[in-house]
Amino acid sequence: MIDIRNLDIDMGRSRVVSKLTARFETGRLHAIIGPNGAGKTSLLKAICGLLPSAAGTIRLAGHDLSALSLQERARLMAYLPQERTIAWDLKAIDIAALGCAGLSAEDSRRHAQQQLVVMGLSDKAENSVFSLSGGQRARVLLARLLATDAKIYCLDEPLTALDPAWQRRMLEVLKARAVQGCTVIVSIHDIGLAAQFADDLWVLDQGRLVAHGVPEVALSDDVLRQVFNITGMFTDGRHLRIDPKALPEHSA
Ligand SMILES: Nc1ncnc2c1ncn2[C@@H]1O[C@H](COP(=O)(O)OP(=O)(O)OP(=O)(O)O)[C@@H](O)[C@H]1O
Repeated sequence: MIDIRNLDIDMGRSRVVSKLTARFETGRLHAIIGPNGAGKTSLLKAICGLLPSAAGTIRLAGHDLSALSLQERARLMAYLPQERTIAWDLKAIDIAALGCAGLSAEDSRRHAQQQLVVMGLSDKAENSVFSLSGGQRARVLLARLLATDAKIYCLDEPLTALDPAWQRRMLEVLKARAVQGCTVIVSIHDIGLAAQFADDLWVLDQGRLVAHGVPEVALSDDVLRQVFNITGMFTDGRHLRIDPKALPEHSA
């Protein structure tokens, strides 16, 4: 569980997250949504201890983030940054195995291979990563993330570069991790997919938490209109049907 109280985050002279209080429960898939520049990445970085907070507290699994050593944090959590840079042209399996700290070479290879299977890359394990497509490379990095077996996962736009089937499959995989007892937070731009797969939505706008709850509650008519500048409605289940006509700019 992640417990955040009155969090402020500054970037230079600007406050990019203000007075944010949130509790991300274990066992649920949480999606942070909001327009460009809303503060999603800043919040995820702060949770991972990669961005200092100007005020407030962040507790991870009962521990104050600031009291955890780098090693303790690394054992507890896994982070997928928004920028996906792969510096070296290693084999896919060697990249995935970077997530397996503490295992013997043989176990780490076996574990990495299992995660490549989950990500549909079993036949690409021995391929150099630079020879893979953009979406396949993205899936190698997701395999590395899964290989950590962390208790907390923070993923910044994990669906980037994935085709529609893999976007859904990835959200199912993350949901399964949550059900197994992990805390999983993703930032995501596709609010339709977020509504369909996430247990809880957290809506950020200009650094403030403006709504949260199950998708039908968090994505009220007002939020759709005022935050996202669109209209839409929930049909059966959690299917959000978005009106194809965008609202005129600043119509809210
Ligand atoms: N390095 C930086 N220096 C100064 N301001 C920054 C920096 N990085 C981000 N910001 C500002 O912080 C605010 C929040 O940015 P952030 O990246 O957290 O938003 P986001 O919700 O993740 O956006 P997006 O959906 O576009 O990825 C924005 O106004 C942005 O301009």
